[in-house]
Amino acid sequence: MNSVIHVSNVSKSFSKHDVLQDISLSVAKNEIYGLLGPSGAGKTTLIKMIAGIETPTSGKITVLDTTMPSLQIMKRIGFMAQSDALYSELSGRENLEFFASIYGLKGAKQRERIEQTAALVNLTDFLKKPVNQYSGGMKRRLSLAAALLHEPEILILDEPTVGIDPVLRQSVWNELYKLSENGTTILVTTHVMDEAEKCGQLGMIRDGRLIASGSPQQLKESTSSETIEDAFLYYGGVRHEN
Ligand SMILES: Nc1ncnc2c1ncn2[C@@H]1O[C@H](COP(=O)(O)OP(=O)(O)OP(=O)(O)O)[C@@H](O)[C@H]1O
Repeated sequence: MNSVIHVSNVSKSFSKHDVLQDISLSVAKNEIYGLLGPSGAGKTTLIKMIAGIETPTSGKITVLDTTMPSLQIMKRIGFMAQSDALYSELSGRENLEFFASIYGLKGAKQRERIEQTAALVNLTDFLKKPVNQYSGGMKRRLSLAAALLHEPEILILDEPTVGIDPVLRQSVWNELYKLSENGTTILVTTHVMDEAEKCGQLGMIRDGRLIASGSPQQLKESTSSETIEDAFLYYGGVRHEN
């Protein structure tokens, strides 16, 4: 398989707390891979290690055939954290300018990418506003735009559509599909079942373990489940409150 992300036998502990145990998974090029699991399951910790922000306690992670963490590879990844890392006193545009310059985008190219990514997340008309006047959903959308600025080969998104209304959520997903068709590999975490259904491949995580993986269709068929939620419960998940 032409895998872009390869996680092999990865475990992670904080002090004596085992957060992830023996996780192995692969994400192929162009794939949209979803990590589904309840709050606290370990999704964020796993994607932070894949993005090179955390290091595994044991096991190995390679991204684009390079062992992580690697600064070279981190430049080729767009990472959107769960809590928005934005400057609230700056405007939306100023935030995007800041991130664009970190990614080395300058001049006309910078302006073009800011226009494109802002349009994508429906924020064009709000770019002059300071971020402290944005709603939660607008901040999420601005963070997503920031992660897309440098057209990364790999996008890692931690619950990207939390606080985004259903119409815009669909448009964000349409955009993710377009990106993946054009060669971007996407890893996304979610605790929302209908969102998990939109992924090409899914890894189900509970209590720090990968309890199942496969396409949503495979996971449903192999458990004779009507829904992803039923499949998750079959594999040992807990019912979600939200
Ligand atoms: N830096 C840290 N130090 C100690 N414990 C941590 C640290 N980061 C995460 N944890 C613990 O690891 C566990 C998994 O957290 P993680 O954020 O990865 O879960 P999650 O599935 O992403 O949940 P959520 O969707 O709520 O973010 C939690 O019990 C959390 O308290």
